[in-house]
Amino acid sequence: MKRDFDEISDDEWVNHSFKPSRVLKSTPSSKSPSDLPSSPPPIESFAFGTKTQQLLASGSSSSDDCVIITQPKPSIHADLEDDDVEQHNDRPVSLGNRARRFIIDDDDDEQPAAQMLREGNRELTEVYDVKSCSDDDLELELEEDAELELELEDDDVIGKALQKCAKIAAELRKDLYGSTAVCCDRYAEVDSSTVRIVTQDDVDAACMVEVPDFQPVLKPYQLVGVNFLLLLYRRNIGGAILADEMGLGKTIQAITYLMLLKHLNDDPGPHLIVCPASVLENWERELKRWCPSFSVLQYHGTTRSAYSKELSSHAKHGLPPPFNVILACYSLFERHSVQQKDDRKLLKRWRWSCVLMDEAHALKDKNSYRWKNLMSVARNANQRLLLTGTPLQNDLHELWSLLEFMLPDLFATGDVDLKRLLNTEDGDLIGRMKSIMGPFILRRLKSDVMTQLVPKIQQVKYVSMGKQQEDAYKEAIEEYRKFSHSHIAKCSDVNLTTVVGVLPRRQISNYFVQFRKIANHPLLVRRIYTDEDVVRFAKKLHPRGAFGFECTLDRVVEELKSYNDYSIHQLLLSYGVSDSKGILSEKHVMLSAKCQALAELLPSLQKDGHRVLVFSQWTSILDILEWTLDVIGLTYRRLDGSTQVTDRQTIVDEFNNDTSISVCLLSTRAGGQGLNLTGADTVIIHDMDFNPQIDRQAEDRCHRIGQTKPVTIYRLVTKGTVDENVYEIAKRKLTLDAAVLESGVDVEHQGDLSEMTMGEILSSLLKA
Ligand SMILES: Nc1ncnc2c1ncn2[C@@H]1O[C@H](COP(=O)(O)OP(=O)(O)OP(=O)(O)O)[C@@H](O)[C@H]1O
Repeated sequence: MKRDFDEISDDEWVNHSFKPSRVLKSTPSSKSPSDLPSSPPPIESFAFGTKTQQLLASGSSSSDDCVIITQPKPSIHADLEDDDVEQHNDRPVSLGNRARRFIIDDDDDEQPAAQMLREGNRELTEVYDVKSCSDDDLELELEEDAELELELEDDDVIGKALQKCAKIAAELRKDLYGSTAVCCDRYAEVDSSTVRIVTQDDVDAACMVEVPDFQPVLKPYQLVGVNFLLLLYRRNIGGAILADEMGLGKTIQAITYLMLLKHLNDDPGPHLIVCPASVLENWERELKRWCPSFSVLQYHGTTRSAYSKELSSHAKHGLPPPFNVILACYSLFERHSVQQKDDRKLLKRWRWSCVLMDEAHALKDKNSYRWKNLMSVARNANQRLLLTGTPLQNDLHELWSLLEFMLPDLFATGDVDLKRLLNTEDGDLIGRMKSIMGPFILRRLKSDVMTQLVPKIQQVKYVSMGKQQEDAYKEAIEEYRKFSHSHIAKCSDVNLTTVVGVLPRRQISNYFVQFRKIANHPLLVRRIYTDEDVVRFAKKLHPRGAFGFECTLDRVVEELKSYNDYSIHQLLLSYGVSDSKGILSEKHVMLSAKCQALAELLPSLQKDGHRVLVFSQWTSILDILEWTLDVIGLTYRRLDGSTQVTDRQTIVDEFNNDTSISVCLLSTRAGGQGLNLTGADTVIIHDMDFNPQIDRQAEDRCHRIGQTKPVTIYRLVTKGTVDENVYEIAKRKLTLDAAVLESGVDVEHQGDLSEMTMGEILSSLLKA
């Protein structure tokens, strides 16, 4: 039965003062705000602000915030091809028409989106003067022209998506402000709209929480998020991205939304929630807390096969699913084992109401098995809801993969080479992407909505290598320099200043990893143990079956030679091998500048009552860090990819609740996503990732709701090594993210942070 919705009272609005979200901003216009036509406030901001802010929004910022996709000027003599676009004057421009070389009128009064479309393609509209060309020139130009046509066809993919988005955005706006509300000055105009806003009372009624001492109260911006999702649901829009910054409560908003679907729309599911293994337990816990009436089934690990038969027979007999929500991991969609295929077959038997992907940046590659397999299950769902705090990880084509997953009909691009098409240096394109995403993506930043959130202080700690580490680094450079020079010398026709294109990509990557290893810890290469030592150790390890009893001695020697000093040390330790050279000592663990820095920093942090998360990308580094912590004498826990899924939440709870545990060691991949580790107030990124979003995710494990202390982030960078290059690259990528998803950053003025590829970095290192 449908229930009447209550609207939020004016008083309630007045009490909430938020800055509007920054995601829906269009590219900065050269026009002054007063020149801009009055337009409705942004879709998500219908629930924001006081009256003064509302008026301000309508007068100035709102048009910036809104998804405004308007008609081309009449001077754009373009034929529209897409049937989806209404055949009247305010139809959006089709990019494909540029191929017909119509000259575009430059008019300042155009709305930003149309202007963006035009400027982004201006270079494609030049008319060639065929008469003045020689035959050769002509041939060349015709070839270029053909290429141009091809490009335009590709580009049209984006143009078409933009057209369709324009239509949807217009409908959503109509929904929000009523059909007559062209100029919406006040949020009170929502009164005349067809939208009903869900309030905290609805949440109370829907949740029926049973846990004592717990009240499911949504923060006002979370209520806005839930209303945004409900709006898209009611408009039958098959997808949405909730992209709030990490730790703002996307999980809670999504759960409340599902609950409200049942309560208000009589839609009990079934829903499929897919998430990384680390947060499976957390989802189950939050669902139980916020939504006790839901029947939730965790479809993972050993319980999976037990449920599988029962569910299959249920589905075969056409019975309604015996659950509201199934929780599964991404890994279920990654492999091709018989069991996984059966699992996916089973999941395809139901018509899902909502397929929800947590940490949905996992779907950034539309060519991956994961994307395709999950799509085959999610395709027929009423809605695909993506939750991610970092929708843009590297490049725009990755973002497009998310959009295509969300709404495959709208954003399908077939075989078009998106990598080529979506060039991150193209400021106009970034503007267009913002317009495209507008209606479907909601992103709020902590700085916008949580004035009371504790500050996050960023510190880069440059550390200097000691003699042994520096020697190891120099030796490695010298060795690779010789190797690459001899390689380059064999190729007479190449530019001697670069290894790019001369050395195989894999080789370049290996070199780079090797330098990074030494910059992190010199024990990660073999330098202490000589070849003679290795042969001696092999003779002792071989009879003990260290590599299996079938393995020959030669094979053991060969294998050991590829080991680094630390791995050999561990092997000697675990097999109790005594030798004149023997195992390494505590002084060896302090050979790295970063470990030395930690040995100073961690005890002093502990003394001041701070608790620390230390992240590394490599488990071998985590091993060494464990050793370092033993040497320093600090209590710690560790969580990485090899930690049993069932143990992960226990480790998180132990760390959060037991203040005698000073440090939690985490791998950036397994521990960086979704976990709530607010027991810590300090994060140390031991080794940065090229992709800064991975590190950001790690930082936000403790900078989130529930954190009461200021959070400090330390990034360790070893001076004079490739660490510094990685840091520069990461900084540059963050500016792209800010340009697309947030406001206030102009990518065109970030040229000083030039991107260097691994090959270019190595080339500069290898120069004599
Ligand atoms: N309205 C609320 N009331 C109480 N606790 C809340 C509320 N919203 C969020 N929280 C708590 O804040 C923490 C962060 O929320 P959540 O994990 O949903 O954030 P998230 O945006 O999904 O983060 P991430 O992107 O890192 O996964 C959780 O411990 C959650 O229980």
